[in-house]
Amino acid sequence: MRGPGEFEIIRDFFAGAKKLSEGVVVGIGDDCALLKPPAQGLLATSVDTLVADRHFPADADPAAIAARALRVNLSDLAAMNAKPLWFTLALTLPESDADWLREFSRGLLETAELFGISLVGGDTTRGPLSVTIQVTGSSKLPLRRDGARVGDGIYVSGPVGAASAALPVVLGQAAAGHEREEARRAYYFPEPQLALAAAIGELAGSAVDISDGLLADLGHICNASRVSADVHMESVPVSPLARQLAGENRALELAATGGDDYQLCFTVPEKHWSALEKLGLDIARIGTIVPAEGNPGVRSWLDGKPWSPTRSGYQHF
Ligand SMILES: Nc1ncnc2c1ncn2[C@@H]1O[C@H](COP(=O)(O)OP(=O)(O)O)[C@@H](O)[C@H]1O
Ligand SMILES: Cc1ncc(C[n+]2csc(CCOP(=O)(O)OP(=O)(O)O)c2C)c(N)n1
Ligand SMILES: [Mg+2]
Repeated sequence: MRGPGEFEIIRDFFAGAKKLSEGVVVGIGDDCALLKPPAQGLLATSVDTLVADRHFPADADPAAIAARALRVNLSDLAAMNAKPLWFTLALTLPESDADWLREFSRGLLETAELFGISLVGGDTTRGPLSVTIQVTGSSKLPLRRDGARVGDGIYVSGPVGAASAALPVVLGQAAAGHEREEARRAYYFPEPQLALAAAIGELAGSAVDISDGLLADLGHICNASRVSADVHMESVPVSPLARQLAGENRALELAATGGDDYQLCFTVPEKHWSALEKLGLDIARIGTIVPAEGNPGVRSWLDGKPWSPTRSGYQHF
C-alpha cells in the first residue's frame, strides 16, 4: 500500500501542532513562520542533525528517535541558559510509512509539550533517514563558552558515561539484563538541563553541553576562553549504569570521552561558590581553570598523576 504523500504527511502528522503558542503569528503552512520575539533577552538559535546509524540506529522506535532529536537540541538551549520557544523540523525519509510517522510525530509532539516548545515549520523530503531540528529560545542571562577565568571551579551537572556505555546494548551488540530499560532511557531520553541552567545563570561564567565527551567539550570552553583546565578524574561523577555495563576502568574512560549524555559542564568564579553551594544542587566539582601558558587545553589527573584517556571525544571526520 502506498503511504501518505508529502502534503498529507505534513497535514496528518505535524500540522496538528498548529495550536498557536506564545509569539507564533504564523506557524506551519506558509513559506516562513512569523514569530514575535519576547520583549526582553536575546534569541538563541541552534540546529542539530541526527543521521540514521550515525546518531541513532535506523530501526529504532520512531517515537524514541523523535524524543532524542528534540532533547539533544533542547540541550543546546540549556547550555546557553535559554528558555525554549519554537522549533522547526527537517525530516528526510527513505519511504512514506504511516505507522512510522504516527509514532514519530507522537514522540515529537509529546516531547515538545513536555518542554514547552512549539513546532512552527519544517521540510519533508525523500532520502536516507535523517532528522534535523532547529530550536529557538530566549535568554536573559546567556551562558557562553568564552566566560571561563583562571581560578574558576569546573563543575558537571550530573553523572556521565551512561549513554555511551548503553550504546552496545541499544545496538543489540551486548546483552543486558535488568539494565536494558535504564540503558534505553540513558541513550534515547537525555535530560536537557534547562532547570539547572536557570538556577546557575547568575553564578556561572561559562557552560557547554556534553555531546562529544566531557574532556572534549570542556576543551571548547578552554579554547573559547583562552584558558586551560585541570580535571581530577576521581571527582568526576561516573554513572553507576556505566560501571555496571562497562566495568570500573572502562566506565571512567566513557565518562571522560563517551559523549551523548547531555549533562552540562560549567565554570563558576570563586566569589559565587558559597551561593552555588546554598542552591543545594546535585552537581560535582571536577577541577579548576588554570592559565593557558601557550596552548589552551584540558589536563586530566587521577590520584595526583597525569591521566590520559585512550581515545579522544567524538569527531565526525
Ligand atoms: N556547517 C556549519 N556552518 C556554520 N556554522 C557551523 C557549521 N557547523 C557547526 N557550526 C557552528 O560551529 C560551532 C560548533 O559546532 P558544534 O560542535 O556542532 O556545536 P554543538 O556541539 O553545540 O552542537 C557552533 O557555533 C555551530 O553553530
Ligand atoms: C548509533 C550510534 N553510534 C554512535 C553514536 C555516538 N555518537 C554519534 S555522534 C556523537 C556526538 C554528538 O553528535 P554531534 O553531531 O557531534 O552533535 P553536536 O556535538 O554537534 O551537538 C556521538 C557520541 C551514537 N549516538 N549512535
Ligand atoms: Mg559534536
